Amino acid sequence: MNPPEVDRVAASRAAVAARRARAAVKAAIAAGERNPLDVMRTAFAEPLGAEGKLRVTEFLTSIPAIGVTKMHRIMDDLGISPAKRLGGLGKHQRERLYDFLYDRLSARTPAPARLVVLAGPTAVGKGTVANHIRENHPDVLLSVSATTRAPRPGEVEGVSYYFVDDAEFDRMVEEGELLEWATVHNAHRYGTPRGPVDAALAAGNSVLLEIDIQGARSVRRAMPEARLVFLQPPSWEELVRRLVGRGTETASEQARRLETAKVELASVDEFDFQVVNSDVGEAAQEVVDLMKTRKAKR
Ligand SMILES: Nc1ncnc2c1ncn2[C@@H]1O[C@H](COP(=O)(O)OP(=O)(O)OP(=O)(O)O)[C@@H](O)[C@H]1O
Ligand SMILES: Nc1nc2c(ncn2[C@@H]2O[C@H](COP(=O)(O)O)[C@@H](O)[C@H]2O)c(=O)[nH]1
Repeated sequence: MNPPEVDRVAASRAAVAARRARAAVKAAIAAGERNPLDVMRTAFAEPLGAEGKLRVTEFLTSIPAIGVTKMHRIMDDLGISPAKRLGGLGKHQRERLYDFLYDRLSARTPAPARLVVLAGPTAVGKGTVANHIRENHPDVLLSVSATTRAPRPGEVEGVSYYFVDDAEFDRMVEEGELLEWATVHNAHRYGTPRGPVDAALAAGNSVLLEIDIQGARSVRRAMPEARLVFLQPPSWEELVRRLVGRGTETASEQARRLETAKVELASVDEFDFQVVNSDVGEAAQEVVDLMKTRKAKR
């Protein structure tokens, strides 16, 4: 090899080694083995090290529950260009990013919850987020409710709901089989069977209830250790779009649900956490992170 060729080979080896080192830092953050704040401190102390050379975009997306959509929102809010590397941030950008992560990580350190209630206004995407969790986190029990409403096309008995008539629902209430129940949208009754929830919790498993806001309040009274999550729409217009786009309600039923939604949105302060459902996968991950399941830690 002549000298320029030797230089090229050496440079390419160095580039591969640097890429590997950055990938190792990202993997350690994603696995929860390295605290992102420590990574930032190292990056600022050694701007040319693996941490310093990490792009802010890849640094943020390696943090659990920050996906691409949320990362772009954070970068915009903090006024950081996507081309920036951690080591190349200006003083004010560093401070903004550090403070943002400090607040976010401190808010995320409460004790793990075994019982999480996911509530929110109609069509915000509770069912969609819950289904995503069912498909991707089989270690979380998704409670199957009983309801007096008729099945919609595609809904499966025992998976979507237990579809029961009024007499059977009365019996379940009278015999104390329901952890909570409510008449939702002034139309049908829905309730959470107590048995499977108690059994899963007793076995040390995590349980998710996807129920309405009245139900969330009842669960809080019955089981104060439950953690209540309010799923927010990105905007009111998007909520209306989702309800209309779903096309499962008549125009008058949609109007009724939107009236209820206005009242429900005002109850957000009663909840322990808010999650904005802009992206289904990211919202689902945020909910699962509260449970600190094995999968969430990954
Ligand atoms: N992040 C998202 N982005 C775009 N569309 C979404 C998102 N999440 C859910 N949707 C869509 O919004 C509509 C309403 O979702 P879903 O039925 O899950 O809402 P819900 O909160 O369970 O409603 P309800 O309380 O009325 O049963 C569906 O068509 C779904 O595909
Ligand atoms: N209080 C409860 N609310 C429940 C339960 N299961 C579902 N729901 C809520 O009902 C509405 C309407 O659901 P849909 O499937 O008819 O669109 C929605 O807000 C659900 O979250 C329950 O067991 N208890």
